[in-house]
Amino acid sequence: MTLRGEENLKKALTIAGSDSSGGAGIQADLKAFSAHGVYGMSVITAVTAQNTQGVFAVQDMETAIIDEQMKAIFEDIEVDAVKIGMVSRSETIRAIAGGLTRYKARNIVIDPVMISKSGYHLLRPDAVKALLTCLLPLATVVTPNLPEAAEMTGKSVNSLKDMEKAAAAIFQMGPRYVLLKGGHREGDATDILFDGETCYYLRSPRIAALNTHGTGCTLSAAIAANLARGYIVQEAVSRAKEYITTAIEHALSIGKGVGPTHHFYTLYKKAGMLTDE
Ligand SMILES: Nc1ncnc2c1ncn2[C@@H]1O[C@H](COP(=O)(O)OP(=O)(O)O)[C@@H](O)[C@H]1O
Ligand SMILES: Cc1ncc(COP(=O)(O)OP(=O)(O)O)c(N)n1
Repeated sequence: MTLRGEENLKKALTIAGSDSSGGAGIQADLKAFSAHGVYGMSVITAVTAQNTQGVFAVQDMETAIIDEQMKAIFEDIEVDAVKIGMVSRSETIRAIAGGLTRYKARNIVIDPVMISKSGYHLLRPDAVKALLTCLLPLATVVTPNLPEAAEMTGKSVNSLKDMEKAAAAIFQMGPRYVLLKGGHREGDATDILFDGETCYYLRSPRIAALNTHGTGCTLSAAIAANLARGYIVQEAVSRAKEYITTAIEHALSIGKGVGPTHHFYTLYKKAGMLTDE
């Protein structure tokens, strides 16, 4: 990776929840930004108590402090891309949408986080409508997984054909691109990128990995980092897909449950920092 001078430093913002175990949420996003050489900033929407075994408690942030965090960043610093993750409830969604519009945010990647792998509702069921109507139209790219796509479209999504249809239905909700992730399918981990005309297939073999905590967060943050660096959407997504595949391949056995992905494998390898080299 070429190191850029400070004058060219790109800056990305994550608006998401905190994961105390560092595998998903804000913490994963900031690691992904750093691994891409992008300066990371955060607006925290909620604090979760979670680890590799599950989510145990959630404290939502008041909308006033969400507004203040956005104001503090956008009124001072140029933001090259924004990633949005856990938004939890309707009030939070409306505050974020208001801020993004007010500050004319660009390169917005929305990961419509709904239910954690461990089964916890990170988005209240009564907030789905606000997510679809207030946030989706602002998205450059929206990145649902299969259960999220099913919730958004009201139809089950299993086959690649289902994925194409769901991507087209979600596209109608206003984002410029839909990246439908196939991590929850059996067989290859194929994702579909739809731009309103063409479906691009992003294929990778399924890795027999136990440690996949934070895969969706990592992928969406990597897309935002690549957009901040100036890549067009197709290139940003395809580079992010390579990044998440490596991060899953070398995921970390931390904790007693589902461990996190490895953000820095390629960097550590290049620096000769891996002990098994
Ligand atoms: N076992 C796996 N092997 C390879 N890629 C995977 C695997 N699991 C998930 N992925 C990829 O990780 C990314 C995140 O997908 P997914 O797990 O579906 O998201 P989420 O974390 O939101 O549920 C996608 O690019 C998906 O294809
Ligand atoms: C704070 C927080 N945000 C998002 C998630 C969900 O992350 P995801 O990448 O979908 O990973 P899993 O929960 O599926 O492991 C989260 N857990 N916490």
